[in-house]
This record gives sequence, C-alpha cells and structure tokens, in this order.
Amino acid sequence: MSKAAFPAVPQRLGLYPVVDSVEWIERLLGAGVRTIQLRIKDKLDEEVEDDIVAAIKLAQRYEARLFINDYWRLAIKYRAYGVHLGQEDMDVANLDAIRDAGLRLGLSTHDVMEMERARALRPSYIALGHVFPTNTKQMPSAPQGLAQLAAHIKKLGDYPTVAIGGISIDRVPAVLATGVGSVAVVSAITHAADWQAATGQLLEMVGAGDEG
Ligand SMILES: Cc1ncc(COP(=O)(O)OP(=O)(O)O)c(N)n1
Ligand SMILES: Cc1nc(C(=O)O)sc1CCOP(=O)(O)O
Ligand SMILES: [Mg+2]
Repeated sequence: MSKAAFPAVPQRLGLYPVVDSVEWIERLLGAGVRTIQLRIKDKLDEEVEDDIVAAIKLAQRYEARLFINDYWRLAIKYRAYGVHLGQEDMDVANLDAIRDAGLRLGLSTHDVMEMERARALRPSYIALGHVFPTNTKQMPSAPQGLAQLAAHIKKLGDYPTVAIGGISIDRVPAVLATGVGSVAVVSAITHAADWQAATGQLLEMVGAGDEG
C-alpha cells in the first residue's frame, strides 16, 4: 500500500469531461473546460504516447487540469497534472512513483467497500459511480443512485469528489444537490447534438472548478 497522500486538487473540480482523443481535448479546453481526462482504452503505451504528449501540451497552454486514465507511466514521463486509476489498476500501478513525481491521483469507486479502500490511499479525489445506468461502459455493478451518492459525499466531508455515470444535463441539478464537487461526463458532451451548447450549459451549471 502507498505510504503517503497525493497532491491536493481544488475541492470543487467542476465540470469534468472524459474524452478519448486530443481533438476533443482541444475543443473542450477552447470552450472553457478546465478539468478534463484523456481516456483511451486498450492500446499499447507506444500507440498512445504521441496523443498523451499533445494533450499535456494543450492542457499546459490552457492552464487546465488534465488527468490521464490508465497510462500512469506516460503521465509521469511527461508530467501530466494527474492520473486517474480504477480499482484493479490500484493493485498493479506504482502509486508511490505517481506520488513521488508530484502527480495528482483520482481513484474510481463503486460501493462503500471500494470507497473506503480508495480513501485509505488518500488520493487527490475520489470518483463515485456509476450514479445512473450508462451505455458508455459495461459496468459489473448496479447504479449507485442519488441517495447512495449523497451518503458517500456526506461521509467524505470536504474530500474532493467526482460523480460519474449516466449524468445527462437534466440530471445535473439533482447530482449537484448531493454536494459533489465535480460532475464527470462522456456522452452528455460527446453524443450531444450540439456539443458546444451542451458544454456551455454544463459549465454554467457545474462551473469550471474552484480555480477555473
Ligand atoms: C472521473 C472518472 N471516474 C471513473 C472512471 C472509471 O475509471 P476506471 O475504473 O479506471 O475505468 P476505465 O475508465 O479505465 O474504463 C474514470 N475514467 N474517470
Ligand atoms: C468511464 C466510466 N466510468 C464509470 C464508473 O462508474 O466508474 S461510468 C463511466 C462512463 C460514463 O459515461 P457517461 O457519462 O456517458 O455515462
Ligand atoms: Mg482506468
């Protein structure tokens, strides 16, 4: 188990789009997003290296918080703002190396047990999902729902938190009412008929984060 805490992030990370390409990163940073994740699945490190370098450069230009999903070695190598890891990743990733390199760490959780396991590692933020059913990813667990999300947020006090999973624009007010500090979305932006309008509306509702 990792020995120490990870660097802090703003308590409210605001709107947090999770996207699979540098093109989306560029569009959304240009639209005012300041917390974002590059989530490319199932490729070799050498296949994603150029994209990760380009995404990090863009985030630096916009002074945005870019989390790299999964590819923690490349995130360290190119000094990303942070890394996002899932429960299985926690067993294999070198968390001490991530912390020693000064990267922030976000961890996924899907129930009370996972939440407590994540909390013990003292990551920069804890993600709570999936709140609602989602078509973006096959989930082995059931949706947590708003009541469970609210209970987790209460338990975590002022710990930075992120809600994810099935969050459409119309569901955002109820999600924010739980006190969560950030709302992560995939399809609400990338499948929107008008992504610019959707992003603008989401930024209006959720904000770009404490520093954004
Ligand atoms: C903000 C945020 N929360 C949860 C996840 C899911 O991460 P993980 O469990 O590692 O699953 P994959 O995204 O790798 O399929 C996330 N990416 N971002
Ligand atoms: C990548 C991911 N992780 C989740 C989790 O609960 O850990 S839910 C999810 C997909 C979220 O996509 P959408 O906003 O389109 O529902
Ligand atoms: Mg992952």
